Amino acid sequence: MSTLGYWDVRGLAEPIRLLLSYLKVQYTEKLYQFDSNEWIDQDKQTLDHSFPNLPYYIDGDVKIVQSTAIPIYIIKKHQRYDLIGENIDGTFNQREIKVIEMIGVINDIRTQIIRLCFNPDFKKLRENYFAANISGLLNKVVDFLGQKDYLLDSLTYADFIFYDTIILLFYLYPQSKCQALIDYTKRFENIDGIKQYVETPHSYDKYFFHKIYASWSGPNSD
Ligand SMILES: N[C@@H](CCC(=O)N[C@@H](CS)C(=O)NCC(=O)O)C(=O)O
Repeated sequence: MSTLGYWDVRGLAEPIRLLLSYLKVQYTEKLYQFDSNEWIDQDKQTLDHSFPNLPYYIDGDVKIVQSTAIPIYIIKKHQRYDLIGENIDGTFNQREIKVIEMIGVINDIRTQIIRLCFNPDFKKLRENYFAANISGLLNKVVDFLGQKDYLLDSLTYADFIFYDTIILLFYLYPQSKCQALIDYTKRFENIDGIKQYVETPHSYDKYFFHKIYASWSGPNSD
């Protein structure tokens, strides 16, 4: 059985967990305690990754790091080329480029959120940060989504990252909730495999802010 290693938070592993659940892949999780050095002390040295990092994925002899590479491996292994828009015979496909472009756009939004979360001035910066750094690109993505069910013409891996990004945004910035995004998350949560995942309680937290900022327990707690 394959193993996904990450901290016991959603973070960069969450879209991968959603993907594995959607594909109904049986896997075990190695959850490292966010506030311990277990990963640093032991597995970082011994797991024999070329570039040790979290998340990692181990499947038999295959050992992968990087949250961008892991899903590509899983998608290809399970021959769900549609999720990355690739032609089965490997020939050039304009759609594949669109999927990679969309993943980049969504990751740009995520990067802005991560920059905020790890900033020591988090509490002070948080309020104006959404308008200054996130809402412009988010609105463009919402416009692009329009009336479609998914970001592109059918479900792709970009949706897995987008869904998790929205959940994070809804928590951090309740004002980011708009009907189009609420409908989108409900639609995504209804997909077979995803539905079971979101309905199952997990040992890791939905949000990780309180692990970074012990005193912060939500948007209204400032
Ligand atoms: N580019 C990497 C970034 C990975 C990364 O920054 N991982 C953080 C958690 S989100 C970590 O704590 N890595 C463990 C380490 O640096 O030892 C990816 O996308 O997987």
